[in-house]
Amino acid sequence: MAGSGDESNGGTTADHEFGDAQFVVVANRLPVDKEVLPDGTVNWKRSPGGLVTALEPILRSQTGAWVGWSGIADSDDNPDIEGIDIHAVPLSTQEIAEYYEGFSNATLWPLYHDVLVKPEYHREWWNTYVEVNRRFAEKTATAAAEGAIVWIQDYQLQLVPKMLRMLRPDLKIGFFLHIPFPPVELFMQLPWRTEIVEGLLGADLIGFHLPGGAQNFLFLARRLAGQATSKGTVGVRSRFGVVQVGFRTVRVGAFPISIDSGDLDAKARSKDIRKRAAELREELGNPKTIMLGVDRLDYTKGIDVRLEALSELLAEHRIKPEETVMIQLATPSRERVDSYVRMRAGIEQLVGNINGVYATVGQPVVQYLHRPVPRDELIAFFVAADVMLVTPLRDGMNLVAKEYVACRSDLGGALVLSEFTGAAAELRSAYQANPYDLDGVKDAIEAAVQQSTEDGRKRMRALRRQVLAHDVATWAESFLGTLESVTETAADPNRGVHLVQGGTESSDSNE
Ligand SMILES: Nc1ncnc2c1ncn2[C@@H]1O[C@H](COP(=O)(O)OP(=O)(O)O)[C@@H](O)[C@H]1O
Ligand SMILES: O=P(O)(O)OC[C@H]1O[C@H](O[C@H]2O[C@H](CO)[C@@H](O)[C@H](O)[C@H]2O)[C@H](O)[C@@H](O)[C@@H]1O
Repeated sequence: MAGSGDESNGGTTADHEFGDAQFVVVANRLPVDKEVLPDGTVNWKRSPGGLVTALEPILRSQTGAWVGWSGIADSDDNPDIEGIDIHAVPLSTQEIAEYYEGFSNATLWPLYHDVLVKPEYHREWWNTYVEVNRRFAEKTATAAAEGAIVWIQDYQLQLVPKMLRMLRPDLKIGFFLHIPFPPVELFMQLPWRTEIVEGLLGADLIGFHLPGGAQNFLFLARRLAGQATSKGTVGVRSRFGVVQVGFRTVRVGAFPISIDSGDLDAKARSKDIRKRAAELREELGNPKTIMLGVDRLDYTKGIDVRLEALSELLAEHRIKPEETVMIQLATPSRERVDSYVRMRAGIEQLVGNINGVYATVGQPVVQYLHRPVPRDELIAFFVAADVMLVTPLRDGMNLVAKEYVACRSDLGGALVLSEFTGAAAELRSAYQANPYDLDGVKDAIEAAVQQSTEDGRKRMRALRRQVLAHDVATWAESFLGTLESVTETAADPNRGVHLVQGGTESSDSNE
């Protein structure tokens, strides 16, 4: 372990105490969520979402510290997790309401996801966001050893890079955004847009899933922060953008995240999982086609899109109810945010409507589980599913699509994938569709259901080549390798890069 206690104290500078962790991940969530059971005992369970899925194996292999929140109010317990030194940041009930549910998930989340619901702008939420970001920066400053590498994650913590740099200029700071970085026209709505851009520019390296997000950011760094930037196109894990901030050079790049595909592949091949997958099919009444959706219950995920498509396909007799079962696994998410409450009601109504019309006694067409399922059970579902439905209206990456592919060493199954996921840029052999074009989604689902074995195997082979070759270790290595190289070229960081001067809103255009 990098550090043994919460406030470990490996050294000091003039103003600050150092910790002893050489590598620190800073994320809103810890990898485990605290749960207090009715009898008062404490249980730590895996946190929801793809960020934790991706980062946990990396931190275990690197041995470092993780700074984050436990998921409940007023808890500063540091759970004992092998290979990870936990530094909990406690949040009060009001901070959870204003920083997490409010500014993070009712302002930034909808703004960055195409304004699928109207973002709310409240000054109190912003003030609490600033305050909580400061707390994360301070906690990180006490955990990190001198010269440590600190990797800050996601939209909840966009001010931390600058705050941390002011506290600890000795650190090498990376930031990765797990959700889309929005088009400039949308970002400009944000009353605190300049503060956010300047907060991010505290990092040495800023990573996005896709080149488009990196380019949006470079434009804003010029326009809002007035910095000189490179203007050429950003590549995937290559051709990084550059922002010159005084004497510092900030790099900007695209690093598509992935999964531990080798581990998932091995687990999905195991006898126990294969047996469980066969049992699941049996328990579902041996249908010809099992369709599967696996998501956090979020309005970005397009769960309504796939249910509406299924409903119309059934009504048009293009899919037979007696031959089809659709399973929708939905992890509860952000349950106190209004838009999530409304969306849940809408989805449950759609499930009820489909079953009301097409189910027979003991044989529902849609089976909906509003809870997380254990990891091994989830893998068995992936192995059993003939058609995987991934239909977000917008999604930073979507790890579920990659997990499904990693689980199909049998080359069976078919992936229906929204064009508006980050994963669509890599998983070109999926049945891709525009989620706003319901007829297109229906055609993609029908094609996936009816695919020939030969075509299916060809597609799945191509998908697997991509997912197995680019796993989460590749992602972390490419990001951290680039971050580490930043000072190696410090003497002449912009060699060969033509910088465009930053300026006012009228002096530039977003071409
Ligand atoms: N119902 C569920 N039960 C168990 N795990 C789930 C469930 N829904 C989603 N997950 C897991 O959560 C992660 C979701 O990651 P991702 O698709 O990137 O979306 P997000 O991070 O937005 O939730 C995946 O690892 C997926 O397997
Ligand atoms: O922490 P929560 O509020 O419960 O939400 C869970 C996580 O959701 C988001 O995940 C994103 O990261 C994935 C991995 O990069 C990516 O595949 C997906 O497209 C994103 O939506 C969020 O970004 C995380 O911060 C949350 O922890």
